[in-house]
Amino acid sequence: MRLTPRALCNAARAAWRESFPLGGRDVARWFPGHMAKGLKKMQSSLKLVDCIIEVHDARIPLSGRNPLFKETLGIKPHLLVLNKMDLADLKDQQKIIQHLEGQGLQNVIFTNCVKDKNIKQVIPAVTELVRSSYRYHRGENVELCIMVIGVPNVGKSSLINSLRRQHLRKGKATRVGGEPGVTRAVMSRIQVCERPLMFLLDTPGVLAPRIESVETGLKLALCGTVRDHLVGEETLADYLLYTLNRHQLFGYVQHYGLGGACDDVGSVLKHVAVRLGKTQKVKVLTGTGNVNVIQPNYTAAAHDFLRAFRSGLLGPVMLDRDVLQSAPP
Ligand SMILES: Nc1nc2c(ncn2[C@@H]2O[C@H](COP(=O)(O)OP(=O)(O)OP(=O)(O)O)[C@@H](O)[C@H]2O)c(=O)[nH]1
Repeated sequence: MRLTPRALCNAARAAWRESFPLGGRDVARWFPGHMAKGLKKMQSSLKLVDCIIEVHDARIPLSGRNPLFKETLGIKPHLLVLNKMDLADLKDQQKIIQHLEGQGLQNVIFTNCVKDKNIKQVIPAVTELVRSSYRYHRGENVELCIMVIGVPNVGKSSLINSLRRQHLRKGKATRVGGEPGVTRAVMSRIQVCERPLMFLLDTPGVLAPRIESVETGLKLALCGTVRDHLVGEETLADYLLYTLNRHQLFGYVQHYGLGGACDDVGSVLKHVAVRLGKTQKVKVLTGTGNVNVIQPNYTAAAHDFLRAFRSGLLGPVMLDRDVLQSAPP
C-alpha cells in the first residue's frame, strides 16, 4: 500500500514520543564481557602493524566506538572506515566529518563493502598515512601490515574480502556473517594487495566493557553488534519504531501495509504478525476448561521488523542524529 501525501502529512503531524524510556535497563548485561582477551592479543601483535583501519557502522558514526581501541592501540596511524553507507542517511555527511575532526579523526572514508563502493580509496589512503608517519623509514618495496579493528558485525571481514576483490581479483578469504561474533580466530593475516604488498590482520569484534549510555547500547544493538535476544527483540523493535517516527521515516507503513504511522509497538507488531501469518496457538484456562486461542507472535514480528530495517527495506537512517544536532565537540 502506498501512503498518500495526506496520510504522510498526518503522520508527520502526529505526536510521537519525545523520549524513549531508558530507565531500568541494565545495559551491562547486553554486552558480554569476554572481549578483553581479544584486545590483549591485538595489543601483542601491534609491533608488527604499520597502520590501523578501524571499521565502524556509518549509521552510528559518532557513537558506539570502543574507547579502549584508542587507549590500547592508539599510537599507530589510523583510518576510520564508516561502512554500510548504503544503509545510512548521509545528508549531513559534512557535519559528520566536522564532528569527527573535532574528535581528532582526520582520515575518514565511507564505504559499502557489499557493492565495493569507495573501496579503491582505502589502500592509497593507508599507504599515504604510513608514508607520512614518523615511523616510516624503510625502503619502497617492504610489505605493509594493517590491523583491521572494530566492534562486532560492522563489516571488518567484508572490507578485507572487498579489498581482495578490487586489488587481487580474488574471492573470499575471511568469513562474513549476519550475526555478531563471526570472526573468532584472533588473527588471520591476509594479503589484500600486490603493489604495495599489503597484508591485513582480521580481528574479532571488540565492544567496550562499559557502554556509555543505554541509548548508545540500543543504537549498537539496532546495528546488530550484539545478539538481539540479549536486549530483547520487542524492546529493540520498540526503539526502532520510536526512532523511525521521530525521524519521520515512514517506510514501514508502506512496507507492512499499515493504515498509517503509529507509535505503539504492540499495535504495529500485531499487524505485522497477522500480515506475515506469524501467529501461534496458546492454551488459555477458562472457567469451563482449556480453550485454544490464536495469538500474534510478537517476537517473530519484531524479528521481521528488525530484519527489514537492517536490510535497508525501511530506508536509510542516521541513528546519531541527536548527537549531530548537539554542538560539535
Ligand atoms: N548493507 C551492507 N551490509 C554489509 C556491508 N558490509 C558488510 N555487510 C554485512 O554485515 C554483516 C557483517 O559483516 P562481517 O564482515 O562479518 O562483519 P565483521 O565486523 O567481520 O563481524 P564480526 O566478525 O562479528 O566482528 C554481513 O551480513 C555482511 O554481509 C555494507 O557495506 N552494506
